[in-house]
Amino acid sequence: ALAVAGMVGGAAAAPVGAAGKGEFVTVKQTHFARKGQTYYIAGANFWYGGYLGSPSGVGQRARLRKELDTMKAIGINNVRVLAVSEKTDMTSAVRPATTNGPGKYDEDLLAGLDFLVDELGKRDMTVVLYLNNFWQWSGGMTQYLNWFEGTPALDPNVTRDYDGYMAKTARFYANKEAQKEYRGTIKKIVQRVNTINGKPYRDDPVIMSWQLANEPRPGNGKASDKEKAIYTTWIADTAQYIHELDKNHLVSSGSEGLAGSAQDAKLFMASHSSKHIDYLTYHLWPKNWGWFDSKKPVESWDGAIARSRDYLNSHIDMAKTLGKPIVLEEFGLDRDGASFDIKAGTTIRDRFYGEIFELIGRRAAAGDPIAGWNFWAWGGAGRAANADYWWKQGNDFMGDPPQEEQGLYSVFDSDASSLALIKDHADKLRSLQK
Ligand SMILES: O=C1NC[C@H](CO)[C@@H](O)[C@@H]1O
Repeated sequence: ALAVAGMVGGAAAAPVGAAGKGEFVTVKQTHFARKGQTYYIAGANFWYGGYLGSPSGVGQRARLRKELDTMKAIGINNVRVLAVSEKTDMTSAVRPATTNGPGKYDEDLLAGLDFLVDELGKRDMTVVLYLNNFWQWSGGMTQYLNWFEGTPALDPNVTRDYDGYMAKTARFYANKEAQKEYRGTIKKIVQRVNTINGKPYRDDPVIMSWQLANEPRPGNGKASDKEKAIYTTWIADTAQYIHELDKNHLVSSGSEGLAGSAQDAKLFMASHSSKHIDYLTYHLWPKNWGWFDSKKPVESWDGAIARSRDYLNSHIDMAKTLGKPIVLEEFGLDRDGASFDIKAGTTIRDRFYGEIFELIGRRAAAGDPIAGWNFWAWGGAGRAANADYWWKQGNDFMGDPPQEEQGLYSVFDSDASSLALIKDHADKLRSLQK
């Protein structure tokens, strides 16, 4: 109707508020395309971007504008952001939360997302929004089970039982009531109208893609065939559901790759072959996965970088086989001496970032199905508030969510060598766009 109403002298005007189709990020064979060019992501993880955009409480809109300006200035063109959190009793989760119980939403935090999306649009940046979390730091899937199974949401930082946490959290996928509520939340966000600029999210090309969750896993490392089958079906069905709600945007899973697929390449390929999954994602965590010992950097570096290169190359090769673009949407390493102190050096982390950027840049230049990277994570002007580096409600937000020490993996605005490295490689990726 809008299109017809826009007819002026026979020339159809685009409906008010709707972007030209070419502005959306799309997939052309094995690359992203945007505005008639190949589009590479030189991105940052910025999980708390919506929180900073809130009009009250935790909102810090002036800081948000400054963070986006700083990122833009070093060539960052995309941010990966948590779209929704769930209120939970788990200690190491962010507070406040977007949903305070099934169907109960904090409109101020949702308005924060609106503000972020609008500010990104002013800077020609794009955003990946993830709609759930396999981990506890935003409530996530295990909080849904607390609501609908009635089981306690047990914080693995407290129980130290990560295997038990992962096996239990994966019950989310087959829990019908949890899936109904999750789809209700997806619908609410995907069909939201931005309260700042009046644009329906579905019509806003600032959003690059909807992501099922942060790091969804089929269970723990011993996931059964049944759990793997449930996981594979959940990815395809949920991705299809999102596409039914929104014809314009891409959909991805948020998977870590093999590390998030019980090290089962067949599972990673099968769970991402669905036509409803538009591009692949993988994450690289040498310290978390025990490849790198930051207290023994010299002894562990060679093994860690060799395994990292292998992880990168094998996932790019799997993307070739699947014929889909792939984004390394998380990678990180801690500061020198395994310190959380912002005054500690970043020599080793810079070397690691450089190795990642070089391999990805080289293979992207060779035409491999690479769509870019997002480092984990933007700390910017955030500063740790407590001597023990743990986050408490009211403290600054930074790249490290509440379940990790504040300063572990964050890249701060004072980390000049890291910012210079990021800028250099963002520029190199952009030079490939044609
Ligand atoms: O998604 C994630 N991947 C790794 C990050 C650093 O450990 C972690 O903070 C986050 O849960």
